[in-house]
Amino acid sequence: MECLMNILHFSIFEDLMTCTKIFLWKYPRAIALITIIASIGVLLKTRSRKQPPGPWGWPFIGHLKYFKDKYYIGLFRLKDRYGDVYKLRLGSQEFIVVCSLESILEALVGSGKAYCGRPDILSYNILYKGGRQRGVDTADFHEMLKIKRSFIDASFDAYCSNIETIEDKITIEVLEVMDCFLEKSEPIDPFFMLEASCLNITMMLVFGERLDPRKKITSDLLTIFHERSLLKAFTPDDYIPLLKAFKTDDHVDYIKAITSRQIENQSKLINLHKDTYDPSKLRDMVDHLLLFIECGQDLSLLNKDDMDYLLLDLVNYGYEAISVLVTWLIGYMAANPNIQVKVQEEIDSVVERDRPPSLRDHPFLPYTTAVILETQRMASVFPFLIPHVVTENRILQGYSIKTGTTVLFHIWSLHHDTRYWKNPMKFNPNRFLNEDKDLEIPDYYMPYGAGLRQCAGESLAEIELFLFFTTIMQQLTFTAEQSPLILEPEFDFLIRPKPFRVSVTER
Ligand code: HEM
Repeated sequence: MECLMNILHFSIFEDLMTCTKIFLWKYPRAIALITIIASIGVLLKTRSRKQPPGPWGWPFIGHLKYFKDKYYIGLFRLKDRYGDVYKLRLGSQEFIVVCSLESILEALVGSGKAYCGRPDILSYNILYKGGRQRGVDTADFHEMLKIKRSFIDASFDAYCSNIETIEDKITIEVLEVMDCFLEKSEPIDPFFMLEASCLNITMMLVFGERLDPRKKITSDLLTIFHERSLLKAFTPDDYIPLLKAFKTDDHVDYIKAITSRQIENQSKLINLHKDTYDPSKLRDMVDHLLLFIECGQDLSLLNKDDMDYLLLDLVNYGYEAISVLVTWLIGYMAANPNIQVKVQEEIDSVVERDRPPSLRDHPFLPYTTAVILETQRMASVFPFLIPHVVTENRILQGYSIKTGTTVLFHIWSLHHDTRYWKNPMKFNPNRFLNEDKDLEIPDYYMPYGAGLRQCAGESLAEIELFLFFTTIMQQLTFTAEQSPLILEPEFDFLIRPKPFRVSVTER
């Protein structure tokens, strides 16, 4: 039987082979055509299966039309059509936009270093003499950046664990800014006073120096940092050669000139530190840095330019988002008087009126903390993480992502997604409290990012926001100049509230 089957099989197989040979010999062109069509079909099928979806883009400019004004909203809406991971293009640069918790965690936490690069763009490179690798947020995740980040972590840990020192430095500034608020008899726009005050906190932490907020030196410094941040903001100009041509050399020269002026000023402060430095009494981050270099094996890696830019970046990062967030907090309190009263009542029940709030009060102020968290969620001052670049081919949520792709992690989308939040556009601090009125912070709350490039100043930021908000709320009440106060966002490199005015009264 088996033998018969073999014979049958063999003869069928032989017939088939003969037919194929005749066909191939008689119709070579038809065969070539069928092969090409089949290959294209297979190729298209694999591509469409593996590539993230996305809208059709124009040649040369790609999806430029989606990057206008508050483009985080437009990109948020595209998610409904194309899903949580979708593809866009600017010039020849491919981007993916990543929106859901699962996809963000898969990339940032599950894939180690693969998503940790930064774009190699002109704007980043002109900010640092010697190129973008000299910066912190603009550098790839190489040895040098790891050293810088471990310095920042060690030094912030030392600072933040010494509660009295950090509280003193922050509270002095908050009391001063409250005096400035009260000096005015008319309604105020709080932002500029807060900006100068937050700059002073960071200057104190980094250099041990505070500036007079009323003097020109403060406004000059704020201009330098603001201009540098604007250049770091994501802009299509960096990716489309046609638009790059419009970038004037004058502006580049201006940025370089103001940066080197600040580096010169910093150098004077660093030299003063070197003369008076005592490793047993560390006064600020410059002292920490001198000790770090003295103790470590990494002396040859950190040269003078790296130190200069590290300190410059730290001051720059340290004040901007905080001052914008405290402005949002004041705005939300003036817009929601009932919530303001609840915060004040909670603070009064925990903190005696003759002392300012302390970090030790934090566990007993869950509602007040929930207000800070809700403000960070609603405002999402960083609507996207700083653009990441993929450094190894990867699969993300089943899509293949090529090395060199730029990734926009859409934090605003995560914070306003109805899958995670009920009525996401409503200001409701209770969403961070459980039935027992204890704080509960879900995984899909991520204002500082996640993984290896997560914000280096998160612990400091939390401390500053808490002390600023509780001290102000203990002493002052904010009332909207016009009721109801509608807070409108505007977006440059951060989402900030459009200027608004509030009356300030002492409690
Ligand atoms: C509430 C205030 C703050 C918020 C919401 C915030 C948020 C962020 C976010 C979203 C990133 C990008 C993370 C990524 O690309 O994956 C970042 C990066 C960074 N932040 Fe913050 N930040 C705040 C305050 C601070 C402070 C006070 C400092 C330090 C003085 C700081 C230092 C940094 C640095 C150095 C980076 C770059 C990290 C890197 O590229 O490796 N931030 N921050």
